[in-house]
Amino acid sequence: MFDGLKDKLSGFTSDVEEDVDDDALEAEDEPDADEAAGEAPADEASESEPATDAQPSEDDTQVARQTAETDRSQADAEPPAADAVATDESATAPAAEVGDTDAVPDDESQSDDAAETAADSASEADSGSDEDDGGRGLAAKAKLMATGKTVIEEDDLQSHLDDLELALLSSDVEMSVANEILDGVKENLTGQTRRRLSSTGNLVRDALRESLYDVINVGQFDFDERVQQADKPVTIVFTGVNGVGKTTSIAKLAQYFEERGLSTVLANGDTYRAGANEQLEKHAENLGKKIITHEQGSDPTAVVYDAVEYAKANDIDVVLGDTAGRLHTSDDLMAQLEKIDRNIDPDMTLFVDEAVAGQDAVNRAREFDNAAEIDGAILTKADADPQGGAAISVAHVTGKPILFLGTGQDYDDLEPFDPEEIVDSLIGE
Ligand SMILES: Nc1nc2c(ncn2[C@@H]2O[C@H](COP(=O)(O)OP(=O)(O)OP(=O)(O)O)[C@@H](O)[C@H]2O)c(=O)[nH]1
Repeated sequence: MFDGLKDKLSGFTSDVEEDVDDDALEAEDEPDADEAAGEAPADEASESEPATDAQPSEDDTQVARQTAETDRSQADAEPPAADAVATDESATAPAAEVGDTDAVPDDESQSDDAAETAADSASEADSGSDEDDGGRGLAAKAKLMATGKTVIEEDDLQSHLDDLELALLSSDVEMSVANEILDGVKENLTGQTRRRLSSTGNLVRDALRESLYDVINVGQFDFDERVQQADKPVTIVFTGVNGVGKTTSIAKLAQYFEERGLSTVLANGDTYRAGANEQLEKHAENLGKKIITHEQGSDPTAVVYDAVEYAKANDIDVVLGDTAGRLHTSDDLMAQLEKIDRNIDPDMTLFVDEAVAGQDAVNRAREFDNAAEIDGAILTKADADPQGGAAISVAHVTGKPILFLGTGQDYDDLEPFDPEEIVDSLIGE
């Protein structure tokens, strides 16, 4: 189920992770002027006076900052850069050079950035020495340690977001839903910092997880609880085009309710299509359920009405009423559903479509919801759908939740739709 989409999402997270980690490594391996900060004294110390190696190892940004504080108080008298390294006598030489360069504060604002300025100057004064430390100068490490590293900026992310957009659209995720997901990911990731040793992969996966969950979870309610708590009989009417698994889903739900101790009666309100009675009758027979039918062409409202009366008379908990899947015009469809609404006032109207229809299913969900407001959706044939676009899009587009997934042709192949579980299965826990 949704394996193609899973692969694409996993491609996105690993691409971002790889890119970000590469950037972080590059930043450490090829320090810019900033990152070379303080390496000069450190490296020089280790080369010329090994006995003092221990000193720079403690020489992280904190030390630099403390020193900078000291500098501030001495700023008038001495260049802070010189002071910053003066605590380490092995570093005195580069410090003196530093004093010759732009590290000398002319004013208070320069003094505020003393640690970095010292670092910059040291780097300029002794460029190339960082290579000796396997490319990771102590101060560069210290800087990462002390500040964490801002690893994901919007610009860095954009090409990955473009890839993600393509992945979502090619998986039949509706455009507005894809944009919502992209906005969420961008918002969740941009400016994120990766602490040393924490995983970029988790950061990206969590951002994607949150965004997907937000669009999938729209409108969710506890279906079982609503049915259990409603006055009996509970009437549920099903809409959707023919051939998508509507009749099978009604039968599956009859079994679902039976397993929860609720009795059902089926009603074939699809009086439009020849053979619809026989089809639902077959399911009713298989499941040992009562079915109410009228002859083809009769009023669907009358069929559902009779089923409700039957349920009341026989203490049946739930009425499951099919309706015509396709009429001449959507006006006819709306008129039919409105009449059922007016006369029967069903507790829920559920839209059924097949996950494999992708964008078509999403568009139909929107149309049916416009014609006769739905309360939720059932997506069938999820077992045969590698894309997942409809499963991700329907709730956001209609504002009504997906309540069940059909996952096969057997009566027990019906799974309550759990947004958290779906997102976990798409992204990995
Ligand atoms: N793989 C799979 N097949 C399903 C699922 N749900 C229904 N089907 C199959 O889809 C076909 C159509 O299902 P129906 O229940 O007849 O569809 P319908 O919407 O009632 O169609 P009409 O009766 O023509 O209105 C049948 O062969 C079902 O077995 C599902 O979740 N997974």
